[in-house]
Amino acid sequence: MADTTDTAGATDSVDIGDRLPTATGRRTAAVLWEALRGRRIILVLAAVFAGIAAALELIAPATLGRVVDDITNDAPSPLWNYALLIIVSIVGGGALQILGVLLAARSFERILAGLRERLVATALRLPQQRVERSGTGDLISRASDDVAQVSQALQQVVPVLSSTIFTLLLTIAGMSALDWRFGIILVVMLPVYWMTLRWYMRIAPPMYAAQRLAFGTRAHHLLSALRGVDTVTAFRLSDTHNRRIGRASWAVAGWALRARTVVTMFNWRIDVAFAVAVSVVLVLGFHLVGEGAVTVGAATTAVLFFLRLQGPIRSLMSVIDTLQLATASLARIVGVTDVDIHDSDVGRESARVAGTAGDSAGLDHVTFAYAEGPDVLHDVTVTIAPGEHLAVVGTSGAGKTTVAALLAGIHTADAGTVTAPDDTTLISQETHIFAATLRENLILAAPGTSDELINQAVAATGAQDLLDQMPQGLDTDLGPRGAPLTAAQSQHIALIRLLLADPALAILDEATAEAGSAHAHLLDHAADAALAGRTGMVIAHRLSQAASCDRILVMERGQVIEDGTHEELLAAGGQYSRLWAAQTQGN
Ligand SMILES: Nc1ncnc2c1ncn2[C@@H]1O[C@H](COP(=O)(O)OP(=O)(O)OP(=O)(O)O)[C@@H](O)[C@H]1O
Repeated sequence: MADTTDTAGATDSVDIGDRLPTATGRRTAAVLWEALRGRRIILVLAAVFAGIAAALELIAPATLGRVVDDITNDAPSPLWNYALLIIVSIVGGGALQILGVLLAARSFERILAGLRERLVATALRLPQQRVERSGTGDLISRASDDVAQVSQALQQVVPVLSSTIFTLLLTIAGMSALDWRFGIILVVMLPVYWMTLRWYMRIAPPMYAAQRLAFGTRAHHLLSALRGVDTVTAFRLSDTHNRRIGRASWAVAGWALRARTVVTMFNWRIDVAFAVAVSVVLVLGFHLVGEGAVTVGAATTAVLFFLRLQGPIRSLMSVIDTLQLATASLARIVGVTDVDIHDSDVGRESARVAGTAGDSAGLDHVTFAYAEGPDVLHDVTVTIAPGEHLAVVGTSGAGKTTVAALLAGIHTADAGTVTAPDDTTLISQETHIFAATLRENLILAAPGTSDELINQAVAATGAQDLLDQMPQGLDTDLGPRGAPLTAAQSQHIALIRLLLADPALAILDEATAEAGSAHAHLLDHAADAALAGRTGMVIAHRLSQAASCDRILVMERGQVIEDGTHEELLAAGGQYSRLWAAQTQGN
């Protein structure tokens, strides 16, 4: 179908600034063709059913023409036979059409489900800063609005397209059989429709692409306002956000209005062309009957044949309209599924190496900045030996969380090399509890784990009390509508999850920050159990936690300023020893 956004010449996608890319028309068509593999025969069958249905629908006007001839000739008319023929043709045509639609819908829904899965999989693997730069709303709009648009189009396209094409061809043949001059009218009319269609296809695609872009922008502004509603209220930013959402909504409305205008003009052109053509058929029919070239019944059939075209031509138009929207949507979906995860931050000179459990993990001369901000890590080198437990301490904003996120693959370094096993797991302070049972929440990363192993992990992390407090044990529903959890309990669940996931490298970013509460030693104990026997990095706020690790890094303003064991750093008399003195005196 039309090439909606092919402005990039030979490349496969168009990257508009920081937005996620949109695939070119050629690439979109190639992906769709590939996705049709294995389902093409079913779709051909759906088209054949639609074709037969179109042929059956021509029986009624042809029969009515014969009735007219019988009446004008005063001949006996087998009316019951005619009626039966018309009923059978209409019922049969309808049944075949439904069958075609069902066959096509089944195939297309599967194709679409596959595309949606690929979209979500790519989105989940994208570095976080890439998604943040392009706007979360844009991504959500692609996964919801665009998928819905394509779904709607796919279900209608094959049946309508094939039935219209067959109806057109069969009508041309039928009218020519009545008299070749009737056929000529149709053949002459086709270029008029084609030109109208060309006009529409030139104007509509960029308009629909812009409309979808406006949807994405509006979703982005809405989401960021809703997500940050506390901050928006606290800083009285509602007016600013309302204005921004208002502007985005007006942009959507503006594009919708333009789209309506173009569709109305398109309809008008089609209607005028049709009215002119019907008049020509009537005049020609009158003339041919006068000449004795055709019977009154044949002329009637010709007019009925022609009138029957209005429906299919309208359907074709509506399909093309939906198809234009869907092509723009599909190009946006393929734009995301085509994103090369490892190449998604073009211009960065960094590398990520997938180490194994036996290799050292870490950062080698890594520099990193968030979005357009200044560098927050400057030439940082961190090495974690296999099996070693490394603590990272430092003042707020020193870059500890950033180091953890780079190691975990959440962000991509701007320069330098990050080495980490593929199964690196990061636990941050914000543990997400899914709307599922406690069991499902615990075995998230290790599906199929037996209750016996879960109970062992619960015992090892000292979480028996937590389990005992759950009304239905492991079957207790959690999440927004389930049993409420304290922050410490959520942290505890995260640590059991980690133990069950059994990663080669575990990173705890303030995972026991809740330990200021009554659960202090419990969470410390759970963290020790979760890290036992594996390589670990702990971002520690309490130095007692750091002291129990094999080695400690001290960070300050994006750099590592001290590196050594607890004893070595105390003896060195630097920043760590001052922090230690301050904390131990405070206790
Ligand atoms: N998402 C972000 N976007 C922009 N800047 C950020 C982002 N996250 C952190 N920063 C900035 O990067 C710098 C390092 O932050 P980071 O969170 O890594 O420090 P930290 O040592 O973990 O601090 P804390 O102990 O307070 O968590 C800070 O200046 C912070 O403001």
